[in-house]
Amino acid sequence: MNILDKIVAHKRKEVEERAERVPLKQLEYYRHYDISRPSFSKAIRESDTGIIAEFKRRSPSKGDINPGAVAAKVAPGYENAGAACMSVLTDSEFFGGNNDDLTSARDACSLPIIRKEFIIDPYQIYEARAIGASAILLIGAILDRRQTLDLATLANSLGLEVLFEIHEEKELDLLNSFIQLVGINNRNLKTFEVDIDQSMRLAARLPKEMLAVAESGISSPDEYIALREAGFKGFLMGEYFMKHSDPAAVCRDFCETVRSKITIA
Ligand SMILES: O=C(O)c1ccccc1NCC(=O)[C@H](O)[C@H](O)COP(=O)(O)O
Repeated sequence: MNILDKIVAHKRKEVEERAERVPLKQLEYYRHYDISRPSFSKAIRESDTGIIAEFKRRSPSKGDINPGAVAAKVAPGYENAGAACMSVLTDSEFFGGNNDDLTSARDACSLPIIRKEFIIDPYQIYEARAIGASAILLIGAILDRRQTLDLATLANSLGLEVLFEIHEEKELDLLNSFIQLVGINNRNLKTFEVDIDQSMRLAARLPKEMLAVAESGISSPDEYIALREAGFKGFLMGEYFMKHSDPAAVCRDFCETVRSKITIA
């Protein structure tokens, strides 16, 4: 079984267990609460960096990255550094995160936050709304067309935007009008190989009406600039920041460097 299949199998069990503890009916109440959050896509459009700075403690490909990191400290640091948005991995089993990371990041900064999860069930979208996310991730490699449509429609109806992640050109067929952002993941989730050229190759194939996001493996200002020149507006970066004891300081340096390069260009 590859890692993606393992994660999805685990998610099925996790959702079942969670729904036993907190029934869907209870989560649905949040639909009526005014916990509106800033728009994820607007923040990227209006930001000079477009950086989506990620909070992740560990990953299946790298193991421990920053096991003791505290979301409530990192979040305001990312905001002051110049990130447009934040991504919080809420999976515990494989990434060492949890829902409290997202709520504490939400309370500690005003950045829009994407719930970075392996979403396969409506329950997880109601949860994303309840914990204060602005957007959710849907992954093309684990969903079919019907599921993508149903989950994206539900997300929009709850006021959440959708970032749809693809790895291969054929996954573009799954896109629908309830998706606001399309991301190309440079990490092959089955083999863990990272290839920035994956974004370059697929950039021209992306629908113009959706914001294009380059995800994973971005580790130098030159890569960022090349992706920007290829048309990407959002840049999802995790490990490059999180592997340092002060992720926000690295994010600030990165933002300053790319800003100076953008101005010169
Ligand atoms: O990061 C992993 O090892 C991983 C493995 C299997 C599924 C997903 C995985 N990562 C999730 C992500 O997409 C990244 O955290 C995100 O794009 C940031 O990537 P990076 O800048 O390389 O940390």
